[in-house]
Amino acid sequence: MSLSGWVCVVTGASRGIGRGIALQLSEAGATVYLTGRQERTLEHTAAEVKERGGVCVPVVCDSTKDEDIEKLFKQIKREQNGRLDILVNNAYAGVQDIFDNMGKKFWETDPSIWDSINNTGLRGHYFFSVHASRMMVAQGRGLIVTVSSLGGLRYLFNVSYGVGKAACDRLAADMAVELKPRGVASVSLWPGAVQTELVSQFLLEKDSAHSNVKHIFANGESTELSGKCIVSLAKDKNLMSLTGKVLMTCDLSRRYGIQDIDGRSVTDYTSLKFLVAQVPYLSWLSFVVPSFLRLPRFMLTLANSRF
Ligand SMILES: NC(=O)c1ccc[n+]([C@@H]2O[C@H](COP(=O)([O-])OP(=O)(O)OC[C@H]3O[C@@H](n4cnc5c(N)ncnc54)[C@H](O)[C@@H]3O)[C@@H](O)[C@H]2O)c1
Repeated sequence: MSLSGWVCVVTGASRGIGRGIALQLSEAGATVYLTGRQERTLEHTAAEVKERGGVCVPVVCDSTKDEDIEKLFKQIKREQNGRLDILVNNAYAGVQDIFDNMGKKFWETDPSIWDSINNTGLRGHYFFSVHASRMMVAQGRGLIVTVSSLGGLRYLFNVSYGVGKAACDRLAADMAVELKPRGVASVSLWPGAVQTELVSQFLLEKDSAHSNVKHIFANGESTELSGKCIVSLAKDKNLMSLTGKVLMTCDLSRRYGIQDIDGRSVTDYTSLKFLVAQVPYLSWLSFVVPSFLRLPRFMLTLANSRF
């Protein structure tokens, strides 16, 4: 119970990665405030937390409603005597629209996709972070994790998606600049391909139109791996040396010796073994390339330089 006594907030905890993170934080002993739009679906997560012996407080809180967010933090302050250790900015409303509009150019897509992707998944994160930071700065410690993805580095799915993810990475980094002197860490977390309920529904079903990425998700991470990474990160004595950075679940799994919940080892998306396996005429090389050879991180930045 490494997080016994800790107080955490996980946004969008009804399903997907948010649910997995909430399960792992509560299993580690933290009291977890679960947010979502519907009481019914939040109660499903809450029931599983309790079944595993954890403690949680489900709160109906729509990330697009400023008054809901304000009310939630008043409640936490009151109930936890001003204590807040971890905020996980995870809520996301864009998955359905991303799949419904896959392959369309941005001018062919209803521009409201911007709002469904970025109101919850970016603006909401900023509002949550403001309120959480007020509590964390007052206590001189805390951790804010903003869930983002590889889409922050290069084009993926659509324009609104990439802009939102790049902004999430920048949000985490710029908040870190102001929070670091106050003892609060802020990082961006990139999960790999994750087998969420929605992804399984859209991709892994038999007649899926997205067969080109199907195999990546078929070997994807469980929804709880990100949570396992956050538990270890929160207890890391060198946490402050990581503030402001983008952290990948595959790197954190290696750093902390984490395996996925079903015992599977975690796919390293930056290993040469994985990368050559994606190129049809080079895939045979993946059998001979050792798995410890990885793309140096500075090459990721160089490959996407816009200067
Ligand atoms: N699934 C993947 O493979 C994958 C990979 C890398 C990064 N990510 C990122 O992880 C994050 C979570 O994605 P997911 O796949 O778990 O999505 P999901 O759609 O499965 O879950 C999103 C959660 O947010 C909640 N939510 C939506 N709108 C809300 C609102 N207005 N207020 C409160 N809660 C709201 C949903 O109810 C749900 O519980 C996203 O930022 C996504 O881009 C996902």
